[in-house]
Amino acid sequence: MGTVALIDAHIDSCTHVLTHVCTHKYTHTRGLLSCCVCCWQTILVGDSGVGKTSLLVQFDQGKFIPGSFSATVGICFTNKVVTVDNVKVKLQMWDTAGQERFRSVTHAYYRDAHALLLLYDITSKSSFDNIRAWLTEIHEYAQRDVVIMLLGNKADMASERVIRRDEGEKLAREYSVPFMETSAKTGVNVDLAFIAVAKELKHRAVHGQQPNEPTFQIHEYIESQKEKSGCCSYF
Ligand SMILES: Nc1nc2c(ncn2[C@@H]2O[C@H](COP(=O)(O)OP(=O)(O)OP(=O)(O)O)[C@@H](O)[C@H]2O)c(=O)[nH]1
Repeated sequence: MGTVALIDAHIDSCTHVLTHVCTHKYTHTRGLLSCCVCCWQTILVGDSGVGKTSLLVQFDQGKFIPGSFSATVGICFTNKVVTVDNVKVKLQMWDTAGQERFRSVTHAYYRDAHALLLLYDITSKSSFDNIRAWLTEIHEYAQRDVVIMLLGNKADMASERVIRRDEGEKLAREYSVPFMETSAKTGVNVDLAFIAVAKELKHRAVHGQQPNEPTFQIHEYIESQKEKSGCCSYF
């Protein structure tokens, strides 16, 4: 079966695909009201196996499905409505295949993305080394003002860690993007990653109309909310 046929077949059977597709785009949110449900597209990208699908399922359904790894075919999406500062916003979250053979398909979706969650696996050096190449692609295909967040996933796998947390922080600083470590398995920082993105997008939408409102600082918000290291955490 060719790539396109494979994707069509997968989209037909994909349990994440919902029928309702929101037509309100971030770029059309001038006049945002407190009751307005806006729709922001967030795409998860990164090497195959870093945990994009698992992260999305954890955020959407609050569960982790362990067991055999089944690679995503093409791309599919899940909608979730979250409340940010009393405003309901709809996140349309696109789960992309990390495999190289689907790259040209996923590139086509970058252009409409308002935010990109870029994942690597803290137990995989190659997935970390490839982050620079992912960022090059993002800068080539996505909008210039897209919100990018770097996530070091599988933070629960402390004994197999090969990428230190400070290495992730350093890379994120180099590209001026926010960073956190997450675990799709335990749920650590998963909600925070998506909510921080939603807050940033909502702020941009509202701030466009109210220039006197203080600027939302996504980096500071994340630092204040992160599940900090301690005796029993993974970091
Ligand atoms: N321990 C642990 N395992 C994880 C975590 N996230 C994902 N996994 C496992 O890693 C494997 C790959 O996860 P996926 O979510 O399918 O990875 P993906 O990035 O969507 O992969 P592609 O669809 O090929 O792009 C699966 O066996 C997951 O159970 C995590 O945070 N902790």
